Amino acid sequence: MNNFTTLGQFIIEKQADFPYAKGELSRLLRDIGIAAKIVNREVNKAGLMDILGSAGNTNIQGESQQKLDVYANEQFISALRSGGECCMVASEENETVIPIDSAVSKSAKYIVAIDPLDGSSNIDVNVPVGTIFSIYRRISPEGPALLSDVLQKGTEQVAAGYIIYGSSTMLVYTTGRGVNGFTLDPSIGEFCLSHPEMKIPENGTIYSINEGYYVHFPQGVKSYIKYCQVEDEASNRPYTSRYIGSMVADLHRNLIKGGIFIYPCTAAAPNGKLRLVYECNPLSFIIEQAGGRATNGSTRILEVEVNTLHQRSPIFIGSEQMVLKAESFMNEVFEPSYQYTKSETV
Ligand SMILES: O=P(O)(O)OC[C@H]1O[C@](O)(COP(=O)(O)O)[C@@H](O)[C@@H]1O
Ligand SMILES: [Mg+2]
Ligand SMILES: [Mg+2]
Repeated sequence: MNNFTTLGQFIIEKQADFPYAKGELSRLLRDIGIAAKIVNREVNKAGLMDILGSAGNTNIQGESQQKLDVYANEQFISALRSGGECCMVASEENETVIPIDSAVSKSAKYIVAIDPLDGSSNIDVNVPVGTIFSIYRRISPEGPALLSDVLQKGTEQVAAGYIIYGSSTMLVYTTGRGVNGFTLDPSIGEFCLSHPEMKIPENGTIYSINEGYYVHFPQGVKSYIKYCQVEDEASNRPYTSRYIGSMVADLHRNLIKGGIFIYPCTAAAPNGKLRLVYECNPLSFIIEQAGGRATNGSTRILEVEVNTLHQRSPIFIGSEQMVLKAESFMNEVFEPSYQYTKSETV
């Protein structure tokens, strides 16, 4: 007998925390859970389905869209459309926002921003991928929702979460009262509470960054990487380098084990690569709710002004002490020909 608390039961239980709740957010989270199960079913047998490889077109990011990007996008949008609690979707895969004005969602008050498939470069090679979602309450009065309803600061999120399609499939989310993780039990087709009240360790020994771009990184990032690699028993260095290349998977590991994930700006990408609205903001809300820290090297990600739908941002996210340390390097003034030396322990 499975005596786990299912996601549905947990959401209903937690609804009591919100005295004025009418169940709309609960139903919206339920709809996201349903789409996640459908996408999980395809991911799990992707090799057998005609769902690997490129979809043959380029998305607004200038990236080649994968078939699974398109499939996941369609599944989440249709679940949100038929669920009736969402009035607008913003997706990584769509250039503009998608108003949901079906009859059922006329009075819907929630906006969902989504990265339907995160880690697209890993789809074909059976490495964990994910889905990231962020939920806002609309701010515009009645009638069709507006772009401004999506361009709210990360601090205005009412909920955020991710699904990781890995050796097991998990859904991790927050509504601003801590972070809880649910594992999908395929035998009953339910997400079950497996990781209650997740907390990220205050410090860690894992750093996660694509060092292949090292020469293009700002001096502060280069120096922090060198700092991580220096022998220093007292501070458990050298740290371990881990980089999966799926942001959801790299963050999930660090959330559990402690660590820092960095995707900085580079000369070619002065705002970095990752998108503020549907990658950085939702994952920063989760990490902060788990006791961690998330900045763009100086400013809290959740406080960053959102001006455009696909706006990018550098991100330093993870265990608080590690992010603070990385920031101290970012804010240090370096001589042009600066060389990091072993004795310079900070
Ligand atoms: O290959 P790079 O430049 O290291 O980028 C990897 C990063 O890009 C992403 O794949 C971007 O997300 P999408 O796959 O959703 O476009 C992140 O998941 C990952 O952290
Ligand atoms: Mg992504
Ligand atoms: Mg994506």
